[in-house]
Amino acid sequence: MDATFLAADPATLLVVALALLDSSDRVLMQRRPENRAQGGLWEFPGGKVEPCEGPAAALVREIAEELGISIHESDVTPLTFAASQADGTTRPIVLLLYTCRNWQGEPVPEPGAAIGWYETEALGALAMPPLDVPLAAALHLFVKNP
Ligand SMILES: Nc1nc2c([nH]c(=O)n2[C@H]2C[C@H](O)[C@@H](COP(=O)(O)OP(=O)(O)OP(=O)(O)O)O2)c(=O)[nH]1
Repeated sequence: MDATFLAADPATLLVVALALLDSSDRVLMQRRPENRAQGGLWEFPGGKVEPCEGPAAALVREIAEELGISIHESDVTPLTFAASQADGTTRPIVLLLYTCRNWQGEPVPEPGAAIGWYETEALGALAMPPLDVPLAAALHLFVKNP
């Protein structure tokens, strides 16, 4: 793999993701479009934090872009994080997971994506990116032992 981009920007990639929980403690999961990296895998909606942007602000922006709903920074709570190992070829990722129970609007997936509400005990059966496996386990513990 061409890793010259790492020399230009060696920083860790910061990604924020949201566990949107309904009143039954089901969580909204999103399936990535097939034509993107990690296509077809189920993930927490979210995305990359942009330069000079705070994580909670990035989450509000990404959730509006991806699901067409509004959330407020004051309603998101950090839950846990996961980090990939540096391998010298791809930029390491730190993935911050937040929870939120309040939103305005009806979630609609982006073209090519899909969404679904899942009991947290069912998350283990979904095909997910590797970093999401420990996040899903932590979320399940959280909703069962708040
Ligand atoms: N949103 C999200 N990204 C995740 C999760 N797990 C995981 O490994 N990732 C990775 C996939 C991508 O490498 C990166 C997020 O990239 P993205 O493509 O979703 O971000 P973005 O919306 O800002 O994308 P872009 O089109 O602006 O490039 O984090 C997850 O649960 N949610």
